[in-house]
Amino acid sequence: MHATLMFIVRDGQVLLIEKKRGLGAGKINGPGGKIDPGETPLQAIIRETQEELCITPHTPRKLGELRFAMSDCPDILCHVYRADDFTGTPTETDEAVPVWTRLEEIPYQRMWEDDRHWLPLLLDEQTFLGKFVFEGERMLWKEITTGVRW
Ligand SMILES: COc1nc(N)nc2c1ncn2[C@H]1C[C@H](O)[C@@H](COP(=O)(O)OP(=O)(O)OP(=O)(O)O)O1
Repeated sequence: MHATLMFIVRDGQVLLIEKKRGLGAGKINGPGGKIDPGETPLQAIIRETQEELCITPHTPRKLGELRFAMSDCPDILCHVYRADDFTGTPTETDEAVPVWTRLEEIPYQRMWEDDRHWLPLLLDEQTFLGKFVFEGERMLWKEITTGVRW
């Protein structure tokens, strides 16, 4: 499965979501989701951010790629984007509650276990490739490479 994630960083805060349904429901994450057939990752992350938060990110930049081997669902290749501005007002939808979070207060304890290993890189504007093995929601193995060209 190919998927996307978006992190909008503005005024010392990052716009996260509380995910209401689907994989990772109840967790804090960035907006994102599966790439539809015929879509590019960039088209998909713009659509997912519009659908989940009713906003349009400006000039998303791909900073990372995450490869997940999961015990209970197909492998995921996730394209991770950062944007520094957006149009619209972040609004709760059927899929997500917007959660503006100060950069020093990211709630890693409410996020997937991998996030603490690569989100600081994205916030620092570094590029990265992360590979992870999960058994259920428990991370068993990780490998992170930085300075990747996308
Ligand atoms: C396993 O670790 C993960 N960490 C993080 N940070 N994010 C993850 C992990 N595994 C999956 N994700 C992300 C990737 C996608 O953004 C979502 C899953 O997408 P979902 O299945 O909810 O896709 P939608 O297209 O939104 O689903 P609908 O069919 O409900 O529209 O989680």
